[in-house]
Amino acid sequence: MNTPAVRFAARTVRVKAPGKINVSLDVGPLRPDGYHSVASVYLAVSLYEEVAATSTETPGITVSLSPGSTLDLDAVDIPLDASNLAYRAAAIMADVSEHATGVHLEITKRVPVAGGMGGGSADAAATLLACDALWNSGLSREELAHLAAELGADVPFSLLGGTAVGLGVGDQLSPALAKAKTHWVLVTADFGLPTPEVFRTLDRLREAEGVDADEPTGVDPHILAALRGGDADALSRILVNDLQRASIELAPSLRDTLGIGESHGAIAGIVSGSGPTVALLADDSVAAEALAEDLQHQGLSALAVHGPVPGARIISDTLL
Ligand SMILES: C[C@](O)(CO)[C@H](O)COP(=O)(O)OP(=O)(O)OC[C@H]1O[C@@H](n2ccc(N)nc2=O)[C@H](O)[C@@H]1O
Ligand SMILES: Nc1ncnc2c1ncn2[C@@H]1O[C@H](COP(=O)(O)OP(=O)(O)OP(=O)(O)O)[C@@H](O)[C@H]1O
Repeated sequence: MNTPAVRFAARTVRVKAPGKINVSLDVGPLRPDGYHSVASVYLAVSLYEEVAATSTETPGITVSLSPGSTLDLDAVDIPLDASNLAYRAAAIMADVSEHATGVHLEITKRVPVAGGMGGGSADAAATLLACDALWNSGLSREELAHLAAELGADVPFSLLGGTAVGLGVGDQLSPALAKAKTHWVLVTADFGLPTPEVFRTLDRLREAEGVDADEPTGVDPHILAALRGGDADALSRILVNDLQRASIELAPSLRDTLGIGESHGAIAGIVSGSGPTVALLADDSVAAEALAEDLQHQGLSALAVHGPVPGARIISDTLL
């Protein structure tokens, strides 16, 4: 007697994960493994990537970019093969999941590519969570964070979200429990800066100056106090990013962007991570919206956001 074939039931798990800015970033010396030890305060902001992971009957991993992306997909260079960070995240989840199937990942890109905001890292974090749900892997948040750290220094933070202190290469995270909102305007560039080149440029600048960087030990407690109180004014005096001068060395126009931001009412400005996105701090949400509009009139690409926001979260889980 023939047993009836069991029909494959496809399922889609959709996850969103935030981009980040580094409110402070202290960079230590180059380590033998090619990384730098850092001490950073991460802030997850309200600009999200989305990954829809759909189980497929055919084994393997495929990746596409959603036409709903707000980035101009023709202007960016995102690999869709095994080097895509979302692909890599699905591959390591498949390795640890007993019930892994084939999977298609559709990524909605909103965070600027190679922009210093951890966009690819957000895709990886979202994919880890989506595949964990899709394949009932049952991993704990700690186990997911461990896999995240294998994918990149910024991936664990996109899973965690909120406000956190990052040590090690940025992957050893302590939540800072700073819930008050701060308001920012992101000025995005029409070019990217490769993160390794920005770190290398900082090393070169330091070497030329004969400066030996100190091993970072922690972050300025005043930054955490300002974030806890949502005190934009106090925060404006202590934003710091050691990579900023390296980003400006590679892209001198960033100095102008920071200047234009401040002359249009930002209370401070900083290059985000390795850049070239510039994060301008505003007094409140109204000031941030007004600043973004002003800068758009100046021909800049500007967007008002706030932080902290939660880390990667499932937004839907549908049987097709
Ligand atoms: C600049 C930051 O975004 C600040 O949060 C991160 O430090 C970078 O994090 P990421 O892009 O996730 O970095 P990864 O993909 O892990 O590393 C890319 C490359 O950046 C350099 N890198 C990254 C992180 C770090 N702490 N030191 C480094 O020197 C290394 O050359 C590394 O090979
Ligand atoms: N899912 C992805 N999205 C974007 N870029 C990706 C992705 N996977 C791999 N890449 C490659 O990684 C490079 C950097 O991507 P990403 O947008 O994450 O940079 P970033 O935001 O500057 O990272 P970070 O702030 O973590 O240093 C891109 O130029 C691209 O070639």
